[in-house]
Amino acid sequence: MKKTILMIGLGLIGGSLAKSLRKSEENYIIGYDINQTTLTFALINDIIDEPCTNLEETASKADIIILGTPITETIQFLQQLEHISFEHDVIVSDVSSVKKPISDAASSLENNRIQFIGGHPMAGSHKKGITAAKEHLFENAIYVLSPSANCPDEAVNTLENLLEVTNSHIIKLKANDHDEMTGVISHFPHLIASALVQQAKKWEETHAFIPQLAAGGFRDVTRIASANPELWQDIFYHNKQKMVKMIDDWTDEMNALKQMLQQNHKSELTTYLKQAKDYRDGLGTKEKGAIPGFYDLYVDIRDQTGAIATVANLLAEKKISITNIRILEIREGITGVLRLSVSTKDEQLQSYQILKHRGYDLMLEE
Ligand SMILES: NC(=O)C1=CN([C@@H]2O[C@H](COP(=O)(O)OP(=O)(O)OC[C@H]3O[C@@H](n4cnc5c(N)ncnc54)[C@H](O)[C@@H]3O)[C@@H](O)[C@H]2O)C=CC1
Ligand SMILES: O=C(O)C(=O)Cc1ccc(O)cc1
Repeated sequence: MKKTILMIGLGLIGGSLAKSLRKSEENYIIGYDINQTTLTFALINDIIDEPCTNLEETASKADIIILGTPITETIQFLQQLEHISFEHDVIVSDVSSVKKPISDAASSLENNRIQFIGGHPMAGSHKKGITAAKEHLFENAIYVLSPSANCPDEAVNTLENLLEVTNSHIIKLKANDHDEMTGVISHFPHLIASALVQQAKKWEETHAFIPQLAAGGFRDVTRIASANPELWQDIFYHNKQKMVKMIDDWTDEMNALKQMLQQNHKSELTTYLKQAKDYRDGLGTKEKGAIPGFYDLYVDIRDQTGAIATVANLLAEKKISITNIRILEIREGITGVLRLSVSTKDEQLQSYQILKHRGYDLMLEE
């Protein structure tokens, strides 16, 4: 029998999840969004089976409800669900980047039809809205589930089975642990990236060439600062205690670095940098990461015209698809480097051999 899934919020994440879940014949997706244009887009593009016109009525009949809304709205929806007379038990999940406030809101619910399992698919993009939604967004990504204390195992199994079609890797974490870890590896780095960009902007007032000089390193480390500001404000707000603690830790870290510099502790600084490098390089065991696996190759190219197409075609002929491509530091007529990402170690080695055989100078990231 088909499962009726009510997807509330059909933006980048809700829309991507709806697209992915719709691949299974067993799912019937009813979509709801405050934005009528989004809802129409979802219907016209076959992202949902049906738009929801009466939220309470549809929710009361649904087998699974997934909240794909911003965190603040997700908490409000949970409170709203409390008052619905459900016809049978219903699994309720969400996709919010912060889990503790959601888990707190869910555990204060007294409607015993609700089986709450917090969710966080850890993949995204700098874009927002349904037009940026992708069916394969969660492929190979970590998908965190955080079941509430009284949630039956059977409900967790049902949700896990439902999510199989996303090809993500499910891990279970307690809400607070999730927020601490994502605080360290996702939320806080975002705050720092935005602060670095703000610093460059201030310096530009007195140093006009800053934008031209902002090359590879600065762009790599600040890429995430180009993401959706409303989303990130919401994330910081709901994880603010942990953010404040991390800002304090960071201030201590910066002060320690400042002292090393002021007191010319060169070897101490080298050790510090080496430890950071070793830890960063160790993160290279991609299977462990929350970010989908990628394996890089660096190819020297002499002339931009046609060079990228030639390299891409050579790999395409062997059915190797490039998941990411970036030109590092190329200027007209000057040697540059093409960074190609593929998604498996095998493809990386195969690409290396194909291009080496064609005489390209290249290096592969271990
Ligand atoms: N953007 C990202 O990279 C990731 C975001 N998330 C989480 O996903 C959730 C949604 O984020 P995005 O999809 O990026 O945002 P989005 O802005 O692309 O989508 C949000 C959707 O919710 C709808 N919405 C807002 N208020 C509503 C309401 N009261 N009733 C019904 N619909 C409403 C909007 O119209 C929009 O379609 C957030 O909780 C976020 O923390 C999780 C993983 C990655
Ligand atoms: O682009 C990146 O590196 C991201 O950090 C994407 C992302 C954004 C928000 C999340 O809750 C999970 C993943």
